Amino acid sequence: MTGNDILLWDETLFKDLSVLEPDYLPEYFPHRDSQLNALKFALKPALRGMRPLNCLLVGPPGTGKTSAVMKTFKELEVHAPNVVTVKVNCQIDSTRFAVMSRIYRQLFGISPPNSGIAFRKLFETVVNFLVSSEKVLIVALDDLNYLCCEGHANEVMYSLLRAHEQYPGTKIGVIGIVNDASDLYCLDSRVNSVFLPEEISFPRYEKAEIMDILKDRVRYGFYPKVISDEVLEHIVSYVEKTGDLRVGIDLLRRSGFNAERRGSRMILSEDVEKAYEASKLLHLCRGISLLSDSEKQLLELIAKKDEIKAGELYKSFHELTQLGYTRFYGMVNRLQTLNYVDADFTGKGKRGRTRMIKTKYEADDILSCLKKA
Ligand SMILES: Nc1ncnc2c1ncn2[C@@H]1O[C@H](COP(=O)(O)OP(=O)(O)OP(=O)(O)O)[C@@H](O)[C@H]1O
Repeated sequence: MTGNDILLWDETLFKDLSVLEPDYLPEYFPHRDSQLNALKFALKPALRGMRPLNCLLVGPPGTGKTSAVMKTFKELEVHAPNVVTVKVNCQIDSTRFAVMSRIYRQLFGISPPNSGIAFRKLFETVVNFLVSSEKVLIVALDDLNYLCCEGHANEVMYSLLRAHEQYPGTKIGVIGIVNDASDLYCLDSRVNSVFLPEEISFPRYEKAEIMDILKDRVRYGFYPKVISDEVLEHIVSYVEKTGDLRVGIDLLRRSGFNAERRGSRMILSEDVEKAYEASKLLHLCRGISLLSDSEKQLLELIAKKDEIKAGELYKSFHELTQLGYTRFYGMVNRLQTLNYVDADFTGKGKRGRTRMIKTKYEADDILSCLKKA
C-alpha cells in the first residue's frame, strides 16, 4: 500500500451516505417505466376529483414497489392539491383502528386521542373531513398480506372500499402491495367485489439492470474510484442470489465502512465478503419473517431434510396443516420465486420425473431465522 492509498482518520469514502440509506427515495428510478405509467394511469381520475382505480402491486422483495408508490405520491403532492396520500406499513399498523389512526395523523397532523375513542368515531371524522374538503384519499397498504395473517384484512378493506356506500361523496382508492397475489387468499367476496384492482407486476431485476441501478448509487454515494467495476460485479452477484436490490445497497454501505476501517481508499472484494457474511442472515431473516405461518411451516419441513421429494413433502405438510395440494403447490412455487428453495424436476421417480425440493441457503441459517420469526 502506498501513502496515497491510506485514508486519513478525518477522511471518508462516502460523498453522500444518505443515498445508501434504506429509506432513500432515488431521483434515478430506471427499468420501472411501465409500472410507473400503469400506476399513474390508475390514479389519474383522482386529479379530477374522482375515485381512482384500485391497484395491486405484486413482486418479490426489493423490486421497487414501495418506491414506485412513493415517487408517484410525491408527484401527486405537487400536481394534485385535492389528493391526500397515505402509506401504511401493515406490519406496524395491522388492525382497522391502527390503519385509520395512521390516516387520521396524515390528514390532521396529530394523533387521534389514544384512549376511549371508538373506530366508528375516528372513521367518521376522517370521512367527514374528506367530503367537506372535497379531497380524494389514496391509501397504500404496504405488505397487505400482514393484514391477512392478523385476520384484519377484510374489515380494513371493507371500511375503505365501501365507505362511499355509508357516507356518499367519499372518494377513497386503495393500493395493495404484496409479494405474491396468492397472499390475498383471505379476502372475502364482499371485498373482492369492490376491490377489483389493476394488477401491476414488478419482476425481479436482470443482472444488467441491477448493475445500472447500483452504479448510480455508487456515483452519488462514493467519491470517484472508491469501487472498481470488478468489485461492483461481486456485489451484483449477491443481489442476483437474493433478487433483492436492498441487499446490494446495504452491501455498498457496509463494504464502504469495512474499507474505511482498514484505512483504505478503495473497497476490495474482501470488504464485500465481510459485509455479506455480516448481513446475509439479516436479509434472510427479514424475508422469512414476512412469510405466512403455513409457508414458514413448509420451509421448516424442507430445511430439516437435505433434499425431499415433492410427494413426500406434501404428505408431511398436509399432516401438519391439513391444507390441500393446491395451496401446497402455490406455496412451493412462492418459496422458489423468493429464492429460498430449489424445486426442480431432477430426480427420476417410479412413475417418471419427480420434483426434488431443497433449500438454497444453509439449512441451519434458515432454521435459526425461523426460530426468530
Ligand atoms: N428501479 C430502481 N431504481 C433505483 N433504486 C431502486 C429501484 N428499485 C428499487 N430500488 C431501491 O431498492 C430498495 C428496495 O426498493 P423497495 O423498498 O421499493 O422495494 P419493494 O419491492 O417495495 O420491497 P418489499 O417488498 O421488500 O417491501 C430501495 O432502496 C429502493 O430505493
